[in-house]
Parts: sequence; C-alpha cells; structure tokens
Amino acid sequence: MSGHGEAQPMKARKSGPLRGVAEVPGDKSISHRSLIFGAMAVGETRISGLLEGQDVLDTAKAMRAFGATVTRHGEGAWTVNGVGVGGFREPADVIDCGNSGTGVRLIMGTMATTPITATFTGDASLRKRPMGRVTDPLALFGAQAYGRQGGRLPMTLVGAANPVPVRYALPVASAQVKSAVLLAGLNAPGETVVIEREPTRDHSERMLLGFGAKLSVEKTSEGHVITLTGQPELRPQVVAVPRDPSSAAFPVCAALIVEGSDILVPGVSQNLTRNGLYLTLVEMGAEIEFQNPREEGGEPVADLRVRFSGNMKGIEVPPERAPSMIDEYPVLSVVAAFATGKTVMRGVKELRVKESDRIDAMARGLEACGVRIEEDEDTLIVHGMGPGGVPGGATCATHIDHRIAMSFLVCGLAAKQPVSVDDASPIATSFPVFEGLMQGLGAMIQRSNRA
Ligand SMILES: O=C(O)C1=C[C@@H](OP(=O)(O)O)[C@@H](O)[C@H](O)C1
Ligand SMILES: C=C(OP(=O)(O)O)C(=O)O
Repeated sequence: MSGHGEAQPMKARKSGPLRGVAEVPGDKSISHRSLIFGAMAVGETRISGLLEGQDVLDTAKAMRAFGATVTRHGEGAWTVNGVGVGGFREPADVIDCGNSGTGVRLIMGTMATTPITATFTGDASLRKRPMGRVTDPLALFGAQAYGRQGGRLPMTLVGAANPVPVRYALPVASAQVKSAVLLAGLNAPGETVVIEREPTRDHSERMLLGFGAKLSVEKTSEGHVITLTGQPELRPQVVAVPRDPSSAAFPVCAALIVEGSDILVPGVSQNLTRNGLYLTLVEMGAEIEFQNPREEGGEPVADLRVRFSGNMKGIEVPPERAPSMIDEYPVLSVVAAFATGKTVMRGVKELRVKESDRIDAMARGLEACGVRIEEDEDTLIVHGMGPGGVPGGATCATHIDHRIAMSFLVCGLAAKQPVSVDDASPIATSFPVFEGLMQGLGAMIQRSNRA
C-alpha cells in the first residue's frame, strides 16, 4: 500500500442515481492528534471513532515506539496510556510514517524538545515532501535535523537537551507546522508563541485545551497569536472523533454530479477551519442541506442531505478560503468540470507539496478526460463542460495520492466514458472503506486487472 506494495488499478463508470446513507470514517487530523496527545498525557485516554486508515495506524505504531501503550479494543475503539510531556523514550528503530505528512511532522515536533534521537522515513511520496518547514522552527528550540538534500526524509532528529521556548510566525499557512511548534513547546519551559496570519485547522488548539494545557488564542492585526505555557501535566481524555469532512467530500461531490442522486452523510464536522469546500459548493449552486446541526466530541457537526445539482456554475474561489479546504481542491476541480463556466482556484501553491503535486496531477488527468485546464504555479482553472459533459475515457495517474485516486473515480461516475486510475491502493491511507461505501450507494466502481 501507499507505494510499498503492488498497484491496484480501479475503474469507475457512469452510474445510476446514488442513494442511501454514507457513514464516512473518523477525522484523520483529530485521529492523529488523539494518539499523540494521549501519548503525552499521564493515564489512559479513551478514543472512539478513530480512523483506522494506514496514516493513523502508522502514528499509533510510532507512539508505541516512543514508549506509549496503544491498544485497539474494537472498531475505532482505542486506548492510549501516555508517558507524560517529556517522557518519550528513544525508539529502537527507524520510525516509518508511511504516506503521512501529518504523522511525521507532528511526531517530529513532539520529540524535538526531549533529549533523544530518532530517524524518520516514509514511502516514496513522503520522502519527496519538504521537512524544512518543521525542522527550521524546531531548530529554534535547540533540536538538530540531519536529512537528505532539500530537507527530505530519511531524516534524523536530535532532540534538544535544554529546550528554550520560541516565538514563531508561520511563513506558510500550515496546521502541521503550527502543531509541530506547539507540540515542541509543550516540553520547553516558559511561553511558546505561534503567530498565524491565515487561520488553519484548529484541532491542536482545541484538543490541547481539552487535555489541560494552558493555551490562549488572541486575534490581532498580525493574525492569530497562540500562546502555550510549557511543561504542563496533560490529563487523559475521552475523545469521540467526528466524521471527516475531507472524506465526506467524495460521496458528497459524487452525488452532486451523478444525475438523480439523493444521499445523506450524517455527523460531518462543520468546524469553520475545515468547511471551505461546502461553502464553495453552495455558492456554485449545489443542493446541500445542513440538517440537525449539533455538537459532537467538541466539534460542530451536521447531517448533510445532498442531491444531484444540475445547475452548478463555476465561481472564483476566494484565495483566503484555501486553508479551510486545502485537501478538497482535487475533488472540487472534478465538480467544476461538471459545472457551467469556469472555476478559478487561486492561492493554491501548497497543493504542489502534498502527497503529489496536486495541481499537476489534476490538470493532466482532467485534460486526459477532455477538460480544458489553465494553470500556473499558484492557480488552477477548470473550464466546466456542464452536467454529463465530461468525455472521460482516460486512465489517470494517482502518484501515490489517495485524494487524486478518489477524485478521478468520482469523475468516472458521471463522465460519458469510464475513468480508470492506475493505483487506488493509497485510498487506504485515509478512507479504507471508500470502495464498499461508494458501491453501497450504487456507484459503479470496480477493481480492474493488475497492469
Ligand atoms: O494538520 C493536519 O492534520 C493537516 C494539515 C494540512 O496540511 P498542511 O499543514 O501542510 O497544510 C492537511 O493538508 C493535512 O491533510 C492534515
Ligand atoms: C495532505 C494530506 O495529508 P498529509 O499531509 O497528512 O499526508 C491529505 O490527507 O490530503
């Protein structure tokens, strides 16, 4: 899987109406954090609804390697017996974070202020991704990183013996970098301050407060100023992980473009730092009802009723919305291909350093499906062909990227000709039940013969 195993080609063909209830798995960001924060607490953290995707399983394994006791009790039900802030022991072997940027960056932050050494690696996708964005601020705490050229994995991190607190203004809008700095700050005496100009997902701040850290967020003209007091004793928590809005995006977008569809996606997080896709779809003319809004596991959630939407129009997506929908641009670009007029996505260069260069992967695959695309370093423009208007008939390369694989399979459900992906195995990193869930709604998705 995810570049370690054999490729699994998959094909999606034009489907009849999608119907039924799509119960998507737990949120990936919150799942990683429950395991990591649980490992930093003293006592037993109980988790329900944990995403059992490979990214999160790799983080669970890493937490064990650093000394926490992590136990699975049943589907999504896990406990973590933590070692306390600063209590990580040195792992006996290399930490393999597989496909997960979140896993490796948050774990590097967590160990950076403990006097131990660890070596990190990942799959062929993760080994291409930039780690300097976390090791630069971690160096300010006193940690030292020795990686490959360009700050790539494999990389050895030597944690600071006498960490000092840090004040750091994020040079990129990244919740992973923000979280790495906050996690490092946990074991530095005094106040660590992170300043983010554009708000990014706030799960670390919410959860650190829940685990008993002293943390404040001030909104200033500079942006959000987050102040964390180091060396707290974290209290174990009971964490109910809400469903992942980034996974929900796939059945939602499929229902919007497949004629006659009408589905319900219950209990999806509506956290304002995550819901940019849903705002955008509504602005395009999508028929989505946000039913039964409530709070679950400390997050606002709603049940989404989604119907086929034959009148969607391309829009200009506000660039400042990018952090709240950063993982959803690939599937938005598929919806845009079935809308009328052009959809302009600017301020999206971060997409180039995800599991793949997502601007390039979507542009090449959509072009192969007959869609006109314009792009530059920071922009993707999709010229919509209207409902049912996308020719399809292509095999798209997924580049070890789950979101690219799922996006093109969604495309194939409404295109004139089937759309195949060369390798659907990375889907298991974030959405292991994708194939069965989509088939259950009536989607014509099938494994094809191995190449
Ligand atoms: O903090 C997180 O859980 C995540 C942050 C985002 O990455 P960046 O911080 O690189 O934007 C996102 O793309 C990733 O899927 C999950
Ligand atoms: C970018 C993603 O994940 P990560 O950075 O954790 O690999 C994603 O899930 O779309």
